[in-house]
Amino acid sequence: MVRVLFKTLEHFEGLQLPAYETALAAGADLRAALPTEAPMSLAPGERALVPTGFCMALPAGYEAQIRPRSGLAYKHGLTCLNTPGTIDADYRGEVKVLLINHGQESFTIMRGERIAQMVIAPITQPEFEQVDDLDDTARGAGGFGSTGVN
Ligand SMILES: O=c1ccn([C@H]2C[C@H](O)[C@@H](COP(=O)(O)OP(=O)(O)OP(=O)(O)O)O2)c(=O)[nH]1
Repeated sequence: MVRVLFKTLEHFEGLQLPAYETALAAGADLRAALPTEAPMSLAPGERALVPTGFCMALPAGYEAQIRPRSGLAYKHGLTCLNTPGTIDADYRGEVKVLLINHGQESFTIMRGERIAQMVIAPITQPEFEQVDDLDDTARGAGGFGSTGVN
């Protein structure tokens, strides 16, 4: 069992830790730890770092990916600018969500609103080695639509 540790901050008070909404969900929803009296309004094209109110410790060999919620993206054009955001296993600062409003109207984020989702995934840190030649393959240098676009 992979264990992720959370340390909550003062402004997290009363909010829910990241949670999986269904039994097999890949992402645990993250909530905005904004002051109740100061919701955050994002104008079209505007971006902001939204606090989650917690810090975390992932086990070595894991990362957390911060991804948009498709419902917010579809209905309001609200997405993560740096998707997927990367949380390193050695990061101990507050986890923040970089949101951008790609919609045509302002969007207001309220305290406790589910703004993004977090996927915990294994990573590898391979050994990098420089060589003079790489092996031949059928694809070779073909890319960017070399097999056709339909
Ligand atoms: O959406 C994000 C992305 C990153 N981070 C935090 C955790 C991560 O471990 C740290 C650094 O992120 P990243 O490596 O993407 O940032 P960088 O621009 O390369 O900066 P740094 O020089 O701090 O690594 O910032 C977040 O809280 N939310």
